[in-house]
Amino acid sequence: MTDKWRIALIQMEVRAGEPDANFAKLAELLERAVGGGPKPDVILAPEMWNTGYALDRIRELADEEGRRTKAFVADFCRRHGVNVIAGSIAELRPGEGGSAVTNTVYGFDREGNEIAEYAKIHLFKLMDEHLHLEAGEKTGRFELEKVPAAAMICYDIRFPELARKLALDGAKVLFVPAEWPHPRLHHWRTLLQARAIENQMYVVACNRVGTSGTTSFFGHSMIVDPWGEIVAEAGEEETILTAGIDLGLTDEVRGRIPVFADRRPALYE
Ligand SMILES: O=C(O)CCC(=O)C(=O)O
Repeated sequence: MTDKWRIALIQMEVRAGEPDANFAKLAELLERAVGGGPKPDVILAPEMWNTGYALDRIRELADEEGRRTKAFVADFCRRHGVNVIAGSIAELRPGEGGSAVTNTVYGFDREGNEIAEYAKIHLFKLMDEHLHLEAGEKTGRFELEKVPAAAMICYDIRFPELARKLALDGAKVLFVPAEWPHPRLHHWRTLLQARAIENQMYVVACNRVGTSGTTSFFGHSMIVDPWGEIVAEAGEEETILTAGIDLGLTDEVRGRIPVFADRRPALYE
């Protein structure tokens, strides 16, 4: 198991309803992330980067079974030998009762193998997600280079019980793609730090920037360590935020304050 990773967060502007432009933008930023300087081990993109929140046209815009996204990301991973947690996309999924659109994260390893798939389980009513999207039914635990990891998407971070479940299932690093808007920067920062502190794990969170209708997105992608310290935080501009993480810190912090051993689940679960 590698114990040090260099992480790159693609804090990009997303154009609502323009998948071709968004694919081109992500392709450009991914190439930039691996060009010059030390190559990242893991790259994370934001939420719904293919379509943005063009929800009234989401069925026609969504990526059918994620085929375009998967081919694009797998090819990038293979060419550059990096792992990519591909943010999330609007995915058109076939189902028993007909097709539905989900807000789905895929993860790919350095060889381009798909290693993770998670569809957002808490839909955000304030942005009408529940009217246009179908919620996922499974949590997002996966292994990345033998490191137990997990994904949650945006609004999911308001549910500490989900993060705790993932940590109890072993996760040491939590990846969070988001489209989190103004005026809730203090919620974003506090919740990410809280999830890191209470679960003694890394929280790696990538938010978008730019505007969509009257909503503006503040970026502030960040990496929070298992002690709750912000290792790196972006501003409000389009950028690639990079930082190194030391996975050994998770065990060290868990050893220092034995929260998991001290739990009394019989009293509150
Ligand atoms: O919970 C929030 O304040 C923002 C959530 C959100 O924008 C989303 O889940 O897309």
